[in-house]
Amino acid sequence: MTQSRHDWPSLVASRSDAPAPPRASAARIGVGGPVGSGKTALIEALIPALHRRGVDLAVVTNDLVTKEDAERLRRSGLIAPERVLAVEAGACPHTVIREDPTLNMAAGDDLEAAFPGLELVIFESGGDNLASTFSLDLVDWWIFVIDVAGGDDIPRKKGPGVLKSDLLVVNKTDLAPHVGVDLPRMLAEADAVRGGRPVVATNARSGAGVEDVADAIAHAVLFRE
Ligand SMILES: Nc1nc2c(ncn2[C@@H]2O[C@H](COP(=O)(O)OP(=O)(O)OP(=O)(O)O)[C@@H](O)[C@H]2O)c(=O)[nH]1
Repeated sequence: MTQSRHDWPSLVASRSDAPAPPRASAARIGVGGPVGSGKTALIEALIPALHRRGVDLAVVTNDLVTKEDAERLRRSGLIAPERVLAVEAGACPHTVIREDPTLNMAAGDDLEAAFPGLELVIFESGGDNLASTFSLDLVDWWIFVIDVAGGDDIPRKKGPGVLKSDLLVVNKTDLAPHVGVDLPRMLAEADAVRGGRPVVATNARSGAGVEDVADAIAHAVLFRE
């Protein structure tokens, strides 16, 4: 069953059920997913939601050969521009978030050095396909964003992001009637393949569902008793 904001404890995936040790450094989370699924739009919606929760945060973006997503966030007025760093992934976006995340780890370290008291660094992956996953050397917890317009068969394709992410976000719910997608069925199929890991439906443009995602982040990696 897809989660509502009132059942946030169940949004915290199984790996996060164990109490987190007190941390001296900022929590690090990933936001990955196919090209155009709405990763940047979700981060734009999450920044104010996390600020309202008092979270001191920064963002690292990954683009293939540009800094476009970073420039968009810096221009957004949602976050101080110096709190957004860009990694240029080169030819293979998988590599910098999974096989060799050293560039991203260094960017996270730079942000922590520049902003003492930083609590959260969000790493946005470059636009990619269903196969991308994050190295757990880089992040503590990660979100995979798919979108309704990509087709209601995406959960049935069982890509690693759909299966393994700590939170699956099904974005662009507003488009379902326009693209002939049966949204309740898509969400049910996503639930079915994830073995109890949470799924949240969002419309990153209107903000629907974004509070659920912010709650999930807060309870998974930030506010732990
Ligand atoms: N209708 C609708 N459009 C959305 C939603 N979320 C994002 N978009 C639009 O989808 C397009 C892609 O969104 P982005 O946030 O750039 O997607 P992305 O995953 O960051 O893209 P890449 O970084 O290029 O992979 C933009 O035109 C957004 O305005 C949504 O919930 N509903």
